[in-house]
Amino acid sequence: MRTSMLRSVAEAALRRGGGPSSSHLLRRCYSSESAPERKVAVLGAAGGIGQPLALLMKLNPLVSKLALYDIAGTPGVAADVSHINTRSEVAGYMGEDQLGQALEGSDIVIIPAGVPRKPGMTRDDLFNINAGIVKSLCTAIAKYCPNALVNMISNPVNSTVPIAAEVFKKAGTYDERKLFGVTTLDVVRAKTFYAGKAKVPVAEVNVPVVGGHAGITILPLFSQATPKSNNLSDDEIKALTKRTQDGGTEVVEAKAGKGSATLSMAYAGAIFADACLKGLNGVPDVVECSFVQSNITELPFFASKVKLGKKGVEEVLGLGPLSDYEKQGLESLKPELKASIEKGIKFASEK
Ligand SMILES: NC(=O)C1=CN([C@@H]2O[C@H](COP(=O)(O)OP(=O)(O)OC[C@H]3O[C@@H](n4cnc5c(N)ncnc54)[C@H](O)[C@@H]3O)[C@@H](O)[C@H]2O)C=CC1
Ligand SMILES: O=C([O-])CC(=O)C(=O)O
Repeated sequence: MRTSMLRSVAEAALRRGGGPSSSHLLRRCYSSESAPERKVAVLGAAGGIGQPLALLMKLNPLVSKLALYDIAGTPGVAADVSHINTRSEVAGYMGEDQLGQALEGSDIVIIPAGVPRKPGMTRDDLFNINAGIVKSLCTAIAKYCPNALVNMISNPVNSTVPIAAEVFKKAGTYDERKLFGVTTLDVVRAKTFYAGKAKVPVAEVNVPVVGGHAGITILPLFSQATPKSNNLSDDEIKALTKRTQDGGTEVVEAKAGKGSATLSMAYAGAIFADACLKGLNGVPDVVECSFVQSNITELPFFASKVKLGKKGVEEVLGLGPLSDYEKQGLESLKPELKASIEKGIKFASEK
């Protein structure tokens, strides 16, 4: 049977309440070579994250066009990646006068543009430089591809996402379903660290991580981790929480002045973009944690599990039951996260 026909059969079965087999079939249809045309743009594509992310997006069969944009260095990266014999056509764009072309027609824009931390810095110390970069890139997104999903990687994510939202609001293009702060690396770390401690197979592990993306605003919910482990003490849970919160700093210190996480971030960014693509393509039940506009707490933006669909966020899922330790963590993170969100909004609305 042709893929399009298979897809209709699977979609119809799913509408009738079809079980896992129809859902599995639909996933297969949308993973095949006949997946719809999708253009992905990476802004900051010649950087530490941008290059491996460009590679991983080139390997994704759901991408048909890959636009690699940076202020310098993209012709080389694009020529290199373009020789890989996978589906997508690759083009490099360099300098502001090529930004419009890079963005036009994009379904997803991934933004790892901006400066990374050095030892001793917080993510908020990057605000002064990165806020302006994100603002100008988002102004261009509003002009050239206002309907694209935006995956914000540039730090401080707790402020850059509110900045993007304000820019889009001013331009009249804001759709809260299409703006995502990428917090997948927190989930990737929580899974790895939990699997190591709980001695469970890492490939089977799931751990939601909520809140934001800086220090104590990163709140892993190990009480909801699966497979369940009954042999972790309270102290071990605390240590796992702290290690997840400090994961970025662990890498910054190990790199000793040469930047922050790039390879694990590219992996995490590729996982999240793939989930967005699947959602756009109608694959059912795609759920990832992300920092989005939210009303599950009193804060206007918050990371939690999000169901992804054809228009971006389909549903922001609730926090579920929290342990007392997690409830405490949730209350402690709110003032810092609120201040970072407000700082972003103020920056974008003043200038
Ligand atoms: N959300 C997350 O979990 C993570 C976020 N990050 C953040 O990602 C950002 C990038 O990190 P790296 O790739 O390591 O830095 P990098 O310095 O290696 O690369 C950044 C790239 O952005 C480019 N760039 C600067 N201004 C630009 C502009 N106006 N337009 C387009 N490109 C521009 C630079 O030319 C450079 O190629 C940092 O802000 C870092 O803190 C890093 C790791 C994890
Ligand atoms: O720590 C940093 O500066 C980069 C980052 O966001 C992370 O690795 O989680």
